[in-house]
Amino acid sequence: MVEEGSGRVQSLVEAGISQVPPQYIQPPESRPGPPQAPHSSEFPCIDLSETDRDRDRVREAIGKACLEWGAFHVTNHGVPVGLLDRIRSLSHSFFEDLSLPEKLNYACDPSSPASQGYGTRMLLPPSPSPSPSPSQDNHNNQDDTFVLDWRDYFDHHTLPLSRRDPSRWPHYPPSYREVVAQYSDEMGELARRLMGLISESVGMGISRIEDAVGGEIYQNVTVSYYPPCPQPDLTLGLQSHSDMGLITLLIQDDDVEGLQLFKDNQWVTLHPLPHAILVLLSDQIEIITNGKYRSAQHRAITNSHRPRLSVATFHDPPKTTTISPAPDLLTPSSPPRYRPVNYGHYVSSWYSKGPKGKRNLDALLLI
Ligand SMILES: O=C(O)CCC(=O)C(=O)O
Ligand SMILES: [Fe+2]
Repeated sequence: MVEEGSGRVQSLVEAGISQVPPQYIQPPESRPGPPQAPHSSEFPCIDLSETDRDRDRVREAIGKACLEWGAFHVTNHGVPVGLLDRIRSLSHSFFEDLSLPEKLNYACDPSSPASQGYGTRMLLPPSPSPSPSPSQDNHNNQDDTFVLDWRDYFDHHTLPLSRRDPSRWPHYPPSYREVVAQYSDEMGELARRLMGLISESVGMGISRIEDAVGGEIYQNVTVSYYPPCPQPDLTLGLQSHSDMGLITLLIQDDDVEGLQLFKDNQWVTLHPLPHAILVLLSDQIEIITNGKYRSAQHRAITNSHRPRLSVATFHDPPKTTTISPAPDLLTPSSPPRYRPVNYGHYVSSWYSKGPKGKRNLDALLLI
């Protein structure tokens, strides 16, 4: 059994279980099932080194990728590829070379969502309600009982610099903290560049997306570790969701598949592309672009033979910002499709209800 607070998926696997505990079993409609579509070979890959030579062409390619997939790979992105290798190998070391008690020195606060540190639950455990009322829309409802993800993680708060406190990050391996700080800086720069290109690709000024969030970007770097699962057909590494903020930059192990995108009503497995970075549009971009671009719905599946690791770098608005469709994109024939939303409220609602695909964003739809 997983003990609240100290149990991690990795400790179940190390204990040698052959069947997953019931709280990890997905309802039949959410289980991975056989692949519904062949691996996508047409998934867009954009060479950013061409930006200086032919910005129009890169912008066009990004626009097409955003319209068709809400996601794309970038290569020649300016982030040293050695840094991508280093953060993956240091993260593997943290999860695989330290004992559970050593890792628990960095445990996140399980009662607060997205708190920094070593954790396993994405959503808060249902709070015992003294007198549950049938009319309450809370997470104790049967419909909303959370199934646990087959995943452990380490979340780092990295930007703005006022949130960055490397003393809360692993001391081992020795270069861990320095590499995470450098990774955060490089990814922050790339995210700004990409938001400029995305903004232009939808027909707005280069800084329109950044301006919409007051120019300040909040960044978290989350390493997800998916231990091998004895029953991968019953579980998910991470349930279906879209990310909440602006854009996510993701790297994964080169040789272990697991990330799937929901496209044209099917789950498509994404081949890892060595040294490319995956860009995922998140919910606030969908609101800002008034639905012209859709956030990418994705999930992670598990496998029975190898652990899998990914590093997701989230770029989000400040919690005080109100996000609404950009006026530049509104006309009498293209009225706002989303209600304005305070980003802090959006995040708390997401964590209390759970993602269930894109239901949190869909709840803001006006038409
Ligand atoms: O592990 C993956 O590939 C997906 C991670 C992810 O979607 C997330 O951390 O939000
Ligand atoms: Fe995600």
